[in-house]
Amino acid sequence: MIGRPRGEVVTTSAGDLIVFRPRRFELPMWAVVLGLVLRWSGRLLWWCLRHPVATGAVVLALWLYVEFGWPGWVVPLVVASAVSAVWRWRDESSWWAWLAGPLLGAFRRVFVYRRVWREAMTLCGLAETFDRRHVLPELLRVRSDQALDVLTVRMVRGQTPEQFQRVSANLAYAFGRRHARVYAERPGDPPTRTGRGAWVLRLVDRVRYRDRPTVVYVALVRTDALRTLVPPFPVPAVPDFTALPLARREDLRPWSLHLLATHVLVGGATRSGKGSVLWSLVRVLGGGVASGLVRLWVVDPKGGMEFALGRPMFARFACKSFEAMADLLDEAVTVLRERQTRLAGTVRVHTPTEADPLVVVVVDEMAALTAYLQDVELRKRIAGSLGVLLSQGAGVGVLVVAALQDPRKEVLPFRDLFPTRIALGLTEASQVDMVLGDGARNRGALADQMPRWAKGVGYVILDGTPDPMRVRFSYVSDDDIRDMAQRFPAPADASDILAQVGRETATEPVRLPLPRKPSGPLLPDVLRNLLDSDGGGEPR
Ligand SMILES: Nc1ncnc2c1ncn2[C@@H]1O[C@H](COP(=O)(O)OP(=O)(O)OP(=O)(O)O)[C@@H](O)[C@H]1O
Repeated sequence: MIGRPRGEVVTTSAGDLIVFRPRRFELPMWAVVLGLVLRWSGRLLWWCLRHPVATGAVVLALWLYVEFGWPGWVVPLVVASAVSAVWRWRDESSWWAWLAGPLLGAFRRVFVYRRVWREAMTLCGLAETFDRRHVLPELLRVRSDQALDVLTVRMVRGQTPEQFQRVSANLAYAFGRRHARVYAERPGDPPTRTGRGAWVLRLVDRVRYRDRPTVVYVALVRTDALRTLVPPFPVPAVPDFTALPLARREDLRPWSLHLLATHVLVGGATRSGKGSVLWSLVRVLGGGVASGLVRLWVVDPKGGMEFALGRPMFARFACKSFEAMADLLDEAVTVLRERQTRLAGTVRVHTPTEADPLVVVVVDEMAALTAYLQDVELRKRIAGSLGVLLSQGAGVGVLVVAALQDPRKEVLPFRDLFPTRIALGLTEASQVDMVLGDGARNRGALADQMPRWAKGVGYVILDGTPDPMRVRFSYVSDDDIRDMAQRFPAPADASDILAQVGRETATEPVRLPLPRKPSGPLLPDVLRNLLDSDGGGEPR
């Protein structure tokens, strides 16, 4: 067999083994080179079509160089830098949104994420195998801002956002960061558009913010904006109860609490900064406190250690005797009942006014009232009042804002009655779900892994999405509190809200009885006569 001309089909046998050697075609060198050139040109063309901006920039740069030489590059660069600097100086947020963010994102996409994408996806367990091929999630886009990189990732067919959420910590470390959060929907709300061209922008937003079930958004914290102290927010003259700014978000924007028709639970281990959440809230309500739009009823079972400094702002304050605390809660229930009677049939949700203010019952360390109180009778009384306030108070403007260290059901049986929850640093992983709801820790709320410096840092659940967000609450110092107490004292008659209970005049609406058809006797005549007859057997 050896020495036969090549290019023929040759068979040979060795015992019963038959070997087929396929015919080999030998292409001339020029055809190989031409094929390669065509292939790479096709790829380049496809890339140019997919990246029109980059292609346009390169073409423009080449044209400028050919036409004007080096000055053709230097002059536009200097002009662009000057324009950019002025833009940033005048309006930094739009500069980030429209110029720096997209440019930085494109740069980091190529030089940071694409470089390690395959390795990161495989080692985080997000690569799949199909048809003996390795299939990876696809990195579609990177958008950067001052603090975050938001990666838009197309999932492999069959994957869900939960799979990404489960490995969010791995993803963060895979890309050399400490924190990552995974969102099933595009983070952030569409901006409100006003003015002439608003309808066009609204159409664009409809496309940008459309529901895309095939993609997932991974936000990686590049610069931890929460490492530095958050100064107290300015106090608005009239608080907007739908957006009370209390904290700073990871993307440096303020996080605002929606306080209308909701109760708020703050869970956090000792010294985690629960006080700063409560004081941040008291502070932004200051304007309303002074004008009489808000009444703060404060219960401080720690003997006034936390709240006594702000006493002038509070319409009611109980800190020493548990009896007084139980009375305060009972009175809140009385206000609630009065409002229910007055507003029934008129409105479904109470709107705070100066004549009919929002009552916010602030309870620090709630477990002291619900679990650790020795007096069983008093504990039951308090539990009864709290149960009524939490289940019926939101709609009539009697709200409860409570802080506690231990979120177990035995300690706080009404945990589920708080629609808004905030988790600061906690001691156990299981407590995170107890405070924020099932699955919150899996979705990235690692409140049990707070570093020691992270006082006042916590996780909140954003309105309308199940995804947790990391925020840092403003730090209100003792001096700030003294200043607030001086500037925003409650009106002299603030504690007198119960006087309005005297206004209660309406009685329960009475339902008129409907005329009934006379019904026939149910007992047979013989028995009826027997029952109706007195001793002598005469019918009555
Ligand atoms: N937002 C914040 N920023 C920076 N430091 C804070 C912040 N909040 C609290 N701290 C600091 O953390 C420490 C504990 O705060 P704080 O007393 O509010 O915690 P706490 O959870 O209310 O504690 P406790 O359970 O004992 O009531 C304090 O030294 C305070 O200065």
